[in-house]
Amino acid sequence: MASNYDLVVIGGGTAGLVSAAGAASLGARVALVERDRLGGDCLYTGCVPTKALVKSARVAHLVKNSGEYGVRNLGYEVDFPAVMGRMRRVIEEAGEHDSPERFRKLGVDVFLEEARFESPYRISVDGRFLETQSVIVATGSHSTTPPVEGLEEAGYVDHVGALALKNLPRSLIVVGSGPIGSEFAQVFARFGSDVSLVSTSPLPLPKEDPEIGEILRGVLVSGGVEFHGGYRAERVRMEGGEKVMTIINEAGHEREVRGEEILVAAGRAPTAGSLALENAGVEIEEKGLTVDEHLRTTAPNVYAAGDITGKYLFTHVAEYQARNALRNALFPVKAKVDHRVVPWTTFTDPEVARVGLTEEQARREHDGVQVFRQPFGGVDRAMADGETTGLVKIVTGKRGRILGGHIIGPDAGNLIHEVVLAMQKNIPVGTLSTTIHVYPTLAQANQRAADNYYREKLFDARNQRIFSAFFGARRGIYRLREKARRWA
Ligand SMILES: Cc1cc2nc3c(=O)[nH]c(=O)nc-3n(C[C@H](O)[C@H](O)[C@H](O)COP(=O)(O)OP(=O)(O)OC[C@H]3O[C@@H](n4cnc5c(N)ncnc54)[C@H](O)[C@@H]3O)c2cc1C
Ligand SMILES: NC(=O)c1ccc[n+]([C@@H]2O[C@H](COP(=O)([O-])OP(=O)(O)OC[C@H]3O[C@@H](n4cnc5c(N)ncnc54)[C@H](O)[C@@H]3O)[C@@H](O)[C@H]2O)c1
Repeated sequence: MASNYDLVVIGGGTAGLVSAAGAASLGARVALVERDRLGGDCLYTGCVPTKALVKSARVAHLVKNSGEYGVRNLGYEVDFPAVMGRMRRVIEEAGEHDSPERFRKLGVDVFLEEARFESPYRISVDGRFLETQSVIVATGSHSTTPPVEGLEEAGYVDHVGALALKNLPRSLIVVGSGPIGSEFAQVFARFGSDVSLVSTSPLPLPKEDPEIGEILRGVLVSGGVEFHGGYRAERVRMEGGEKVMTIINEAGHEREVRGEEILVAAGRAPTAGSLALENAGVEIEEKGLTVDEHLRTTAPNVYAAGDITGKYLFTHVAEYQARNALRNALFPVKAKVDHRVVPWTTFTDPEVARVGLTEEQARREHDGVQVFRQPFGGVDRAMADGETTGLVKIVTGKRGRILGGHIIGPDAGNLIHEVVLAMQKNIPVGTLSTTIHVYPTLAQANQRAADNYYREKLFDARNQRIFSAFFGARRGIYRLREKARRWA
């Protein structure tokens, strides 16, 4: 049977859009099937709206603390509906690139329906059938809700619901202190809500280096967030119009937290329920589709990209994987995905950025591990900006090979890229030190951290003995020369 399409892409989020546009630009015949709106989680309910809120919250914070900069303010007010209005305008503006018309102009057949596998080569879309040589599944992920007694009855929101709130809750219980919970907790606290952040992990951002998590905990708490680390949400009841949550730690100790609203941000699961994967022989695990190093699923012509793979749930990874998946889906020579150097950033204030291994992971996996730190408190630009909280931490292996970079501090999401490039190109940490950095910039924190490499290497006790012998000899030669000059 003749194939109608070279490629059918299911899901029109970042991974799907990049796959479809890339394949069409190579001249392939492509169909893109999206059941909602092109743009996906990142555009409508993820990165874009949350970063718009992070900015509004930062402005509120700066205005509140403007006195520190010698700027007197005569009071301020957060207009929550106006904040949310701005957020929606940002989504609209960013979404212009993702319109179905634009993709149709690129040569992609766009179907705004739900897709379902009939076989690995046949996809049904609202009663029609698309025959295809290859498929890329890019259906993303959704939030999960932990089993908490009384939660359904009391009512709660996830990130989607939180972004649709009409009024600022006076008080908010946030369950989960991963990136979603931590970003929202700080944003709502800065808007003026009383925020309780409840998390089974002892520190916020449990996947990060604990040294970084500890600094973020301090920042959140000093910003008014009540942090209950090591506590699990156990049950919820209503009391006088308020939601009362009982939380419990490992020792069985219980506490109560109260809120007008509850935001659950306790993890994600792959979105695959409606795909009828069994018809295509595509296997799924708890975190995502089973894929090999070419992003090929258990069906030989079906590939996957983005959150549905369950690996690194970030927009930039969705884009990277989509580029690989489309190449592998269309051509016989397969490219391997390389997840060795994957950076990410949580957009709290200060930001938390990471690439590679934590110190603990590095010590487990490598010999000769060294750690070089530079607190922002010692960086002139951070002092001038009044933003000295945080540090750069670079983890290296033998011969200064960079194994990981961790930054909590102003603009960390941008600063990490110097470390990312160094890791990607196997540039040793010493090169960060010997590269000229502009003064006064925050990027000097990277250089200063790297300077410690030479400081430790050059200025150890043995080298100091050698250097002092050398200088002693040099002084002796100088004295002899002086004597000889006087006699002459
Ligand atoms: C609150 C929040 C903040 C975030 N912030 C950041 C950030 O700052 N930086 C970052 O890198 N990442 C961030 N992320 C993660 C990022 O949003 C995701 O990694 C990214 O959106 C994944 O893209 P995707 O294409 O895999 O999936 P999605 O964007 O979820 O797209 C999947 C699409 O598939 C569609 N679909 C599902 N099933 C079907 C079907 N059967 N038929 C047709 N269509 C279907 C869905 O409607 C959806 O449009 C954030 C996530 C959240 C929730
Ligand atoms: N800036 C970004 O790049 C960004 C922002 C948001 C989300 N994301 C992506 O989305 C993913 C999901 O984020 P997330 O924050 O939902 O999940 P997560 O898996 O990263 O964190 C879940 C948190 O919930 C806690 N938890 C789980 N069950 C609980 C319970 N019963 N009671 C109390 N706490 C509980 C865990 O201890 C943890 O702190 C992230 O890992 C990231 O990949 C990225």
